[in-house]
Order: sequence, then C-alpha cells, then structure tokens
Amino acid sequence: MADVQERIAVVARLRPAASCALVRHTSTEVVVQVPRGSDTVNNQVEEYSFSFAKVFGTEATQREVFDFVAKDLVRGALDGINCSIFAYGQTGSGKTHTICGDHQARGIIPRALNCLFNAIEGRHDGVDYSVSLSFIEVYKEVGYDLLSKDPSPGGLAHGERLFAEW
Ligand SMILES: Nc1ncnc2c1ncn2[C@@H]1O[C@H](COP(=O)(O)OP(=O)(O)OP(=O)(O)O)[C@@H](O)[C@H]1O
Repeated sequence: MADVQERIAVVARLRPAASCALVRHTSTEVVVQVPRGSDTVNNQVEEYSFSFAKVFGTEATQREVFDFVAKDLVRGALDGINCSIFAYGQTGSGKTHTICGDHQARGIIPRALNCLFNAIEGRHDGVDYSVSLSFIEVYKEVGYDLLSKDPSPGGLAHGERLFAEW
C-alpha cells in the first residue's frame, strides 16, 4: 500500500449519494466533509472526525483505489507476503462496487487478477507459479461457495471444506 508502513491500514472511500438515494428516495444531503489535502473525515452535525491512511473522495476512480490499496500487496504476495483486503460498511455503501465493480468500472478483484498474471508473466525467475482461488460469501454467518457448480442452500458443505483448507 503506497506510502503506508503499518501492517494494518484503513482507507475510507466516500460514495456519490445520487444513485442510491434516487432508488431509495432518501436524502442526498452530504453530511461529511474532507478538508482539501487531508485524510480526515469530518461530520459537523454529529461532531466527529476520523483520520485514515487515505480518504478517497466521491470522484475517486477504481484505478486510483486499486493502485493505492492493492497493487503493492498483489506484487508482495508473489514474494510470499500474505495479505488480506476487505471492505466494511453499511448496506449500499459501495463495498461490492469497490471490491468487484463491473465491466465499465472494474474493481479490486479483477484488477488484482490482471496485475497478478501480468507480474507472473513478467518474472523470468525460473519459478513455477501456481494460482488457485476461492470465492466465498459469508451471509448471516452462513458460508456460500460462490464457485460451486451445485451450491446447496447455504452451500455449507463445500464452504466448510474450503475454510478448513485455510
Ligand atoms: N464510488 C462509487 N461510484 C459510483 N457508484 C457507486 C460507488 N459506490 C457505490 N456505487 C453504487 O451504489 C450502489 C450500491 O453499492 P454496492 O452494491 O457496492 O454497495 P454494498 O456496500 O456492496 O451493499 P450491500 O452491503 O447491500 O451488498 C451500486 O449501484 C453501486 O454501483
């Protein structure tokens, strides 16, 4: 993660209000401010202020978020450094958009895979790389194996096996 030395770094991303508010007929009022050039989020109504390793504003692109959050971690993983990235936030806050994205605005996972395979291709170190992946959803404390061809309701059996392998 660019310029961040800590082992755990927390990044905030503000999402544009419009699409979600239009669908849910909720307020589009912006309640937080990010002072220019700072990585602090202020809420003057509720009078709190939080600082982060980085704050991405509503205009931040998927590429900018990936470059800051994930690029170095993916490259580090090839050198044997374990890493984990997760999104946390209330429903509709943009976790799926940030982590998965869509065809027009690819998120961290497709960009990380692209970066990973490009990096492997660019390494002429005689190492035989092997890549495997799991894709699991945990919803209300039930694990779902999203890659299973035959997901049982809840997908627990396969999900448990995958968890055990970790
Ligand atoms: N930074 C963003 N720029 C543009 N659209 C965004 C952004 N963040 C979220 N959205 C849009 O807002 C909507 C809700 O976002 P998303 O589905 O990612 O939320 P979520 O946190 O995954 O919600 P849930 O927890 O309910 O699954 C989607 O239509 C998404 O495309």
